[in-house]
Parts: sequence; C-alpha cells; structure tokens
Amino acid sequence: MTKLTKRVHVAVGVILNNNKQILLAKRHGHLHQGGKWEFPGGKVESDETVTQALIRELKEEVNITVNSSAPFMDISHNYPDKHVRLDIHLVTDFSGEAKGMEQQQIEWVSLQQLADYDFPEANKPILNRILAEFEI
Ligand SMILES: Nc1nc2c([nH]c(=O)n2[C@@H]2O[C@H](COP(=O)(O)OP(=O)(O)OP(=O)(O)O)[C@@H](O)[C@H]2O)c(=O)[nH]1
Ligand SMILES: [Mg+2]
Repeated sequence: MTKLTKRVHVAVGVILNNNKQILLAKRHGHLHQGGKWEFPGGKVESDETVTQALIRELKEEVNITVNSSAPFMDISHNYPDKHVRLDIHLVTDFSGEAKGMEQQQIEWVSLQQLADYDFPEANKPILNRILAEFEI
C-alpha cells in the first residue's frame, strides 16, 4: 500500500518595516514544524492566486494589509511527511499594526538578530537570501 505524500503550495510574506525589521510568528506547538519561527503565510486555496492568498493570510494571521508585494523566492522542500512549495514575497508596502490574530507569538526582528531564531528546515535559503540582499 502506498500513501501519497501531502503537497502544499504556500504563500509566504517577508514583511520588512522602515526600521529594517522583519515580522516573525511562532508556529503553535501542535502544527507541522510546531514551535519554530516562520514568516507569516499559508496555503493557497484552489480558487485564488498566490497574491490573493498572501493578502488573505497576512490579514488573517497578523492583521497586516498588503498594499503591494514583489516575488522574492520560490522554494520546494520535501519534509518526510509533507512536500511544500513556498512562494515567498517581499512586502514593504503595507498598513495596519501587526497583531497575532491566532494567539501566536509575533516579533519584529532586526536583520542582525534573524539568524538567532529557529526556523523550519525549508527556510534556510530564505535566511541566506535576506542577509545577502540587505547586506548584513
Ligand atoms: N507560513 C509559513 N509556512 C512555512 C514556512 N516554512 C515552512 O516550511 N512552512 C510550511 O508550510 C506549510 C504552511 O502551512 P500553514 O500551516 O501556514 O498553512 P495555513 O496557514 O493555511 O494553515 P491552516 O491549514 O491551519 O489554515 C506548513 O507545513 C509549514 O510547516 C514559513 O516560513 N512560513
Ligand atoms: Mg499559516
């Protein structure tokens, strides 16, 4: 008997504010990759574009209204239990005050401190790219 590995397409936001801080959220313990810090985002539903999913998820999860976004990186990663495609977008133009809408911990983290946080395995290239792009 074979069981197909779950595949998910995820819209992910690297939200950068004017103080050069990036918004991180802590995944609840019971979730996939629970306890790790993530960039806010979530699954793209079948009836929406990645941009629509990004806008919806950032509003639902962290109360941020995206005014515009730019494609930043596309990563496919195979976890033992799940295959993820992370469609990562840079968000510098947004409004609203960040809030953990799902009782999750959130933090604005300076670029210098980003490497101190524990991220899911798939996020390593994102970290490297952010640090290279913004010249840390
Ligand atoms: N949002 C987000 N997900 C990530 C990151 N890195 C990473 O491996 N993932 C994985 O991508 C998947 C995203 O799913 P999610 O749990 O955020 O989806 P969602 O918000 O739609 O959740 P829901 O299905 O509970 O409503 C998870 O398996 C998660 O482990 C990241 O930086 N941000
Ligand atoms: Mg999510």
